[in-house]
Amino acid sequence: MAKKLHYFNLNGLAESIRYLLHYAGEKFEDVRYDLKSWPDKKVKESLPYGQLPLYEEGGAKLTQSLAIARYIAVKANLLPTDPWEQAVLDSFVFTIYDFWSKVGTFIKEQDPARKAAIKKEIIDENIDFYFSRFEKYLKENKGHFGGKLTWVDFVLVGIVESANLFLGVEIQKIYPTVGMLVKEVLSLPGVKEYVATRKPYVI
Ligand SMILES: N[C@@H](CCC(=O)N[C@@H](CS)C(=O)NCC(=O)O)C(=O)O
Repeated sequence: MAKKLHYFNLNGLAESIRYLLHYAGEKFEDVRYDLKSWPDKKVKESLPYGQLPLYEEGGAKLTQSLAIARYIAVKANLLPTDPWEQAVLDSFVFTIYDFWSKVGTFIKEQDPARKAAIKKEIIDENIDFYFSRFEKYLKENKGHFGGKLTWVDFVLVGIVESANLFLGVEIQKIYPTVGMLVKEVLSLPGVKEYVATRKPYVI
């Protein structure tokens, strides 16, 4: 069954999905759109909610980055079976996205002064608020959100990389346990080979 992941030529909300697909050994078409020529009216109108990422299997379409990541994670055995453990991981994933929504506000802001102020707030306050907590939890749980490798670790790494790219920071250097997790995920079979050949992202 033909599999396709559609997203921009960016890591953004799709990089963790790319990692998961490569780790799972799935053959898929990594379809990329140029952000500079977005919105491509024809593509946008073909998307269920006008947004990316979109994942396709055969003719079936799945939107929402976390739903896509979770689906691939189930197939790759990266989700615990215990409902409580699943819920704890969901809670982390939504918290990681709470942080990402601040970065999203920065990305969307057009006014240079407001953009600079949002960036300052993220760097001075939000990064530490979220990442000092992630760091502590990871340290106490064998370096992983679920005590062992799960899909949430992939999501965190994708978001760290993307935040770094947009804000010009290096979050993984400030929080050593987060840094170790980034290294681990990027060295996983399948992911390592993908990362070695991916082109640098330009924004
Ligand atoms: N909640 C959605 C958000 C999707 C989203 O915001 N996509 C952005 C890129 S990160 C997009 O498609 N922007 C282009 C547009 O809205 O035209 C998800 O997690 O997949």
